[in-house]
Amino acid sequence: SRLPRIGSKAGACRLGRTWWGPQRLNSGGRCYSEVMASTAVKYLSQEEAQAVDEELFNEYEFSVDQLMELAGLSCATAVAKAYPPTSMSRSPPTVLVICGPGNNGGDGLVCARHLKLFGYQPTIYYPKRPNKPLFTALVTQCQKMDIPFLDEMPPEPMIDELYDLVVDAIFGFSFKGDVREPFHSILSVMKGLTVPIASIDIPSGAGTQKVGDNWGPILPDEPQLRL
Ligand SMILES: NC(=O)C1=CN([C@@H]2O[C@H](COP(=O)(O)OP(=O)(O)OC[C@H]3O[C@@H](n4cnc5c(N)ncnc54)[C@H](OP(=O)(O)O)[C@@H]3O)[C@@H](O)[C@H]2O)[C@@H](O)CC1
Repeated sequence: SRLPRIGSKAGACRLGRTWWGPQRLNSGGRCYSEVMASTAVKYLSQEEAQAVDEELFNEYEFSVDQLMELAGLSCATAVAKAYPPTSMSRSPPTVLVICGPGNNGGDGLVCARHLKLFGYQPTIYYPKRPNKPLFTALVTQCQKMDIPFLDEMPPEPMIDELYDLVVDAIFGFSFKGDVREPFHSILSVMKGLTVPIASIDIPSGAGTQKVGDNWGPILPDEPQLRL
């Protein structure tokens, strides 16, 4: 069930002159959703994505919680559009959400919560949890919604058998260097999966400086959905 690639950053529209601006997207000043409707999709580099973040924090005074909630909700919405529950073999469809140690992992926790509300059955694997109130609260919220947390990464055949979809929320734009454990082993397992993988922001392990043409070192060559 290979779908066409979808590249998006939380489905947002242009907020100001420099946010998703015409020079970056060559969009002629159109809203991002209009750009998405055309074939010309441009990916942001690591530096561009970080600059957008800075601008949202400093100029627009968003908080991390706000942005993370929007990011996670947008990702769940995109998953529901690309893989509607009615199109999946199981009911409810099962989703394994694999979360990393940073904000990308936080997006994954929020995404899992909304996927459950959208009629999916998410399960979370969250091996390295930051001891910060933001993340402990997100874990609590998932637990209160009866979303199970796995103690260990299931082997590849088990994931293919038990889950309809995997959400990759391991690394975002702060990934750098060689992948360290436990994530190296996790990404190695993911590389062999046949179920679709929806990556939040970028496929984890991909070189962020070469976004768009360097997706393949860890994950399958053609991740089906990028958010
Ligand atoms: N900014 C915001 O507030 C918002 C951002 N948003 C989202 O957050 C994402 C950016 O988040 P982020 O900056 O926390 O970084 P992220 O990519 O999740 O990972 C950092 C962690 O990875 C680790 N790590 C790095 N390299 C590694 C390696 N080679 N091997 C192993 N570990 C490695 C690193 O560990 P450390 O180097 O610190 O030991 C650190 O723990 C962004 O892409 C978007 O999805 C939304 O939530 C909206 C609000």
